[in-house]
Amino acid sequence: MAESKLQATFSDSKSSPAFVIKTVEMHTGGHPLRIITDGYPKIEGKTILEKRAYVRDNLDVFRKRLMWEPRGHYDMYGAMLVDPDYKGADIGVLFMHNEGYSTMCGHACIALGRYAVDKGVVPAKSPQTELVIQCPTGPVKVWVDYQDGKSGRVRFHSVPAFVFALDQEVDVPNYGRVKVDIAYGGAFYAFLPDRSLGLDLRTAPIHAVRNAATPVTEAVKKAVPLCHPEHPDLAFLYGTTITDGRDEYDPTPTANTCVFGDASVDRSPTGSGVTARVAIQYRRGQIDPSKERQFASGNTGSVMTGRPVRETTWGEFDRRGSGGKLVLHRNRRVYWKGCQYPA
Ligand SMILES: O=C(O)[C@H]1NCC[C@@H]1O
Repeated sequence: MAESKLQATFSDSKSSPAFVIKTVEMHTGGHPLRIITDGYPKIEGKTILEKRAYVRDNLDVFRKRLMWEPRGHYDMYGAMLVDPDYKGADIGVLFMHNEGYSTMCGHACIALGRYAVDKGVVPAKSPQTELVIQCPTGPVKVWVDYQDGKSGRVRFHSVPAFVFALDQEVDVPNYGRVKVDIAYGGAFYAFLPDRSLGLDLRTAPIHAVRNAATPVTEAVKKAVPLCHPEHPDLAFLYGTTITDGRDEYDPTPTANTCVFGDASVDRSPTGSGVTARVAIQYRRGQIDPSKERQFASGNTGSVMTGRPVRETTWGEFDRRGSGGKLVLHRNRRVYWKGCQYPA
């Protein structure tokens, strides 16, 4: 992770005087994180999802100024610190990118963990500092190694991840009928192996990966209505991850490249995508809590590790009409109120 500072001054036609926005620039595994620390107009809303809706509906010009050229670039990524409404949270965050506002971001949680420790947002403790970041998807617990006054490796436990659909067939213009898995790791992704699209992730230029993943995302969005156990604002397809297809457990890294938002390509292995991919591998019996798997970015080669932690429940649902909780167990399908679960 590297850090630098940007102070951007701008005004838009509706607002004067000019706004001075302060940011801290970091990256995780090569993917940028522009942390907005000061200068944003007041954000209304009680809950984090209300705040997310407020910035989307009222302050989108600021996202464009901070993410797009000339201050940003096509694959820029942002995190805006907000007051959390979750009781146990140390900080709240809204995520933004080239097209809108994400619900979860692993690479950002990793950078924010170090940011919070290095800037004294939370008191640093050796050998590890623990904090809770409230993301739009929910609270994410983060641990930051801290030794001799320096922050180091970061790990996090995300919200419950679950498989939405396995082997879902979709028709993709120019590629024909392909099978995708759909899973949630704080955001919904479609996954498919490179060979389904006639690619080899090891050699394909990044623009080919971007161009292949984008019509898959569009096709899945059209064909598969998604639903989320907690809130409809969390039920949308964030992107498509193309993998090297090496899902069976192996000590060497499996590669994946995530294309999200408006065809933005992640330079990191994608924390929320890795979380969703672990849920798929768990469901297929390819990984268990005793195994840690390495996931490499097909874009830069940077590596994150992931493993399932435990089975859990989330939200109210109807299991074949019987009512109860969403059960995120390996061998059970989940059904919840008002949702057509396709798998
Ligand atoms: O690591 C992640 O989860 C994110 N990186 C960019 C796209 C995802 O939000």
